[in-house]
Amino acid sequence: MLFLLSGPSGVGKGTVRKALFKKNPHELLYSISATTRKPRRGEVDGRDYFFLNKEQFEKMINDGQMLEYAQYVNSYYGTPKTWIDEQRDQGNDVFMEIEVNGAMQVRAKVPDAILIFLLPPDLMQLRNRLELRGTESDEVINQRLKTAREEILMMTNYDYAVVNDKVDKAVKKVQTIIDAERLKANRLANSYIKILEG
Ligand SMILES: Nc1nc2c(ncn2[C@@H]2O[C@H](COP(=O)(O)OP(=O)(O)O)[C@@H](O)[C@H]2O)c(=O)[nH]1
Ligand SMILES: Nc1ncnc2c1ncn2[C@@H]1O[C@H](COP(=O)(O)OP(=O)(O)O)[C@@H](O)[C@H]1O
Repeated sequence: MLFLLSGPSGVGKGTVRKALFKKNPHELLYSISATTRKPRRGEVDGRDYFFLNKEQFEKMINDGQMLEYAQYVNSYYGTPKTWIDEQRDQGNDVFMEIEVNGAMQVRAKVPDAILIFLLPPDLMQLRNRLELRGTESDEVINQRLKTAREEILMMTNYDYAVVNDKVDKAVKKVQTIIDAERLKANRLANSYIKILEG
């Protein structure tokens, strides 16, 4: 199965994803994205992102190696396709964390993906979180908040929406969605087997 978490910048996608993986370290495989953005302090190539230059990224696009990609505030972000295909072929469940335009490409290309939208309690708190994190300039924060309004309008294309009020609560809700979807998929698979067996 393919689970996808998306939502506006600063809503807490990274925080929720990390907490989810800490709780369930072996359950899901995290899809590491490629980006042309410069690494932030503490970020490691191949763990947080594959940090590429523009030429390398564009070559991957042209070679059809991206499941999806988007330009977001002057950088490219994309999901390498081969790894995802390999994992899904082996029956592993994959978890992606990406922005909204990429999520819509996944929606079109992988119809059975489960899309979860993470919402801020309100836009003021979104600004506060971006300011507190302190990794972006005021100009970039303003750009990201403008993008956030447009992104929230895309929520109707998702399967689930989760408000990130308290991290623990949001993680529990995401976990419940994953558990329920897995149960459903297993039940469907079992019914198919019964039909096939007559
Ligand atoms: N389309 C797409 N977006 C991605 C991918 N990886 C990360 N993003 C998104 O790009 C946006 C910017 O990411 P980043 O610069 O790490 O900032 P942060 O998520 O706000 O910490 C976020 O909304 C990410 O979820 C990807 O592979 N594809
Ligand atoms: N539920 C929450 N309540 C308060 N602050 C939060 C919450 N979730 C995340 N944050 C903080 O908000 C900032 C942005 O979170 P981050 O996970 O980097 O967002 P994103 O990956 O969506 O851009 C970080 O400083 C993080 O610690």
